[in-house]
Amino acid sequence: MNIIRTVRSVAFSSIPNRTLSTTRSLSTPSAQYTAFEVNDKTGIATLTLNRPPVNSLNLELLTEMRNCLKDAETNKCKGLIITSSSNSVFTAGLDLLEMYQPQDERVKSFWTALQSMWMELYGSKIPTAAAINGHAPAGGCLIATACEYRVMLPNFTIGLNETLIGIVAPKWFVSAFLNVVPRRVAEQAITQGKLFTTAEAHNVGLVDDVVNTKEEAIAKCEQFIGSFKNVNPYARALTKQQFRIKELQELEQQREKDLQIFLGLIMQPSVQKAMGIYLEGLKKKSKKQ
Ligand SMILES: CCCC/C=C/CC(=O)SCCNC(=O)CCNC(=O)[C@H](O)C(C)(C)COP(=O)(O)OP(=O)(O)OC[C@H]1O[C@@H](n2cnc3c(N)ncnc32)[C@H](O)[C@@H]1OP(=O)(O)O
Repeated sequence: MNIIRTVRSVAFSSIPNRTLSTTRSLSTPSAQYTAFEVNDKTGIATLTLNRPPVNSLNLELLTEMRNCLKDAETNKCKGLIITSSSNSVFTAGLDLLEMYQPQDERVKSFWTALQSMWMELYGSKIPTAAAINGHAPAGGCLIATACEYRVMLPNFTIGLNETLIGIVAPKWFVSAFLNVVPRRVAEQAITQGKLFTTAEAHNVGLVDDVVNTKEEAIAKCEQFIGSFKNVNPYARALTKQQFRIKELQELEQQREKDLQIFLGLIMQPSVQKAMGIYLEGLKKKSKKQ
């Protein structure tokens, strides 16, 4: 198989590269917030989120992610691992600054980019895995649950905490969560805005494995992807599609409606106020540290 090894990426020295001798990456001016590398030996792609301080998902990061996902699939990589360059945050979820007092056109592009990235990830033909090496609230949990396999480092948190910010997790956020967590646990957790600790997440099945280091997490993801070694990729992809087509079609057919619901919700004065208070709280906490 001809695997491309020079794809979108930013080479940044702060990321320890375990397999430096067998991975290749190419810096492109368009990739600001991601590193994308393909391991020559395994054919597995790694997408590293790199938007300090907390990898909050803004329009540009979401667009880059989607481009990387497309590249991985187009170039028939054996699988894709998503991880973070931070030692404490996988991603803090959607960039609240995109939704607080937003510009009309920008916020529409932002939500559309989120829909596109999620559909690309959730519907990816290749095996996908999340090495969750830090906190993964809200949009972070959305990315993790869109993957087929999740491994997490101890003492972090993950979950859909939208209600605590005064916003509502859309149906497609919830349906991916429901794929991995029993309905009753999901309903209770999402209405409460619960963030599970790593141990709790493992206990309810929100994450598949827990390991102590990022290297171990990547190795676990590689092991998961490797488990398809003897499976026909075409048969695998179609089988995966059977499990996921309903949510994908639903969102595809209702993209505009979903956008309007989102805009209608976040533009409510009470929601803007709640978001402002939440952001203020985050900033105060950050200054104290
Ligand atoms: C229909 C509507 C549906 C909308 C759906 C939305 C889904 C979402 O994803 S909403 C976003 C939800 N995310 C959160 O609630 C997470 C908030 N962040 C945190 O809890 C913490 O930052 C953290 C646990 C992830 C990390 O803690 P840490 O101590 O390392 O960092 P901080 O000091 O808290 O933050 C540093 C810096 O970053 C800013 N920030 C944090 N999260 C966000 C964010 N999601 N968007 C924008 N900015 C964020 C924080 O304010 C600090 O900024 P300053 O350095 O300027 O003070």
